[in-house]
Amino acid sequence: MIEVHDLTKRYGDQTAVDGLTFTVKPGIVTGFLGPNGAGKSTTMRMILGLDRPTSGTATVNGRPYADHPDPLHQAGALLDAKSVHTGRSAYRHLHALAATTGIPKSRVDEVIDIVGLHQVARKRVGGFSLGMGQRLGIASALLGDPDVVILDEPTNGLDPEGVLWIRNLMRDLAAQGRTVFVSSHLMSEMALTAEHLIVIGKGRMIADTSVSGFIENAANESVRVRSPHANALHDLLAGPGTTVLSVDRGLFEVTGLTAEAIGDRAAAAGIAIHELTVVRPSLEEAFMELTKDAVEYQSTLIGEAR
Ligand SMILES: Nc1ncnc2c1ncn2[C@@H]1O[C@H](COP(=O)(O)OP(=O)(O)OP(=O)(O)O)[C@@H](O)[C@H]1O
Repeated sequence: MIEVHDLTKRYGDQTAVDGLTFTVKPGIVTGFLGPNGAGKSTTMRMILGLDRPTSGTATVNGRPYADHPDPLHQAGALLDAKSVHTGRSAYRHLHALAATTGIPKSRVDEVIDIVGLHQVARKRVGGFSLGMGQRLGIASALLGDPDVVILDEPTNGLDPEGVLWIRNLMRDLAAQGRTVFVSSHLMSEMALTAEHLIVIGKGRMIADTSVSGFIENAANESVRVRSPHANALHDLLAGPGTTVLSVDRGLFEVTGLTAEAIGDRAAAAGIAIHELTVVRPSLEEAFMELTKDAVEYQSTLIGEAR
């Protein structure tokens, strides 16, 4: 379990993490989402004792990470997969890590098997593809058989097979009862992997929600209706609780009425309908809407900039 309480990190006059409080529970995958620069990596580094909080606390299994006598057994992390000595083989890298932390040699073979690197384990890490490097990073994270697994953007730059592999691995780790905390800036990816979401923007909490709750909230659907009798249709549909937005000639976007209700009303009034389409925002659009005030560099439309 990870518990973060009123966690804050300032760099000079910039606040990277601003009073975050949340709990990451065991047995499920928890996604940590936010646009670039939201403060995800900084939060993860503070949880792992790599950055000192300006104020607030972060604990792993009830204690600050650095206070555990057996930290690698408590939490394993993938923060930067490229921070490996490229002249060494994967096997030697893991072996050195195991030897300096009192982990038995047999565990190295186990983690190499878990991440599927046995065929290349004796090859130089310098020649590894991004996906292989990522697998090695995960092998290092799992070396201490940790209760808590923290992964910072583990699918970044991976091909679809690599993404699928990491997704399944995270689910398996959670099913074994571990706490899995994974950051991403892609809502669509997290919707497939995580059960719970913590969404931050500009260092602040935006949402602490189940994925299903987020999806329900996001299902703010509207209906596109096209008719050659635009005025009559508009008058028929407009009313309290309904918004009828004219998108184009004879084309409306209606909220507050179902497609069935619109079709039935038009039929009863004898108004021909040429299109009736339910429009649901994608999860990515819902996420962008949720975090739109918190993106670091917002693009400006040329029309607005003038
Ligand atoms: N060592 C540092 N010194 C100064 N500012 C920093 C430092 N580390 C992070 N920041 C700033 O803190 C903010 C949060 O950065 P962080 O890397 O935690 O965000 P992130 O959500 O992980 O973003 P990304 O998805 O781009 O990795 C950013 O504005 C960043 O520039």
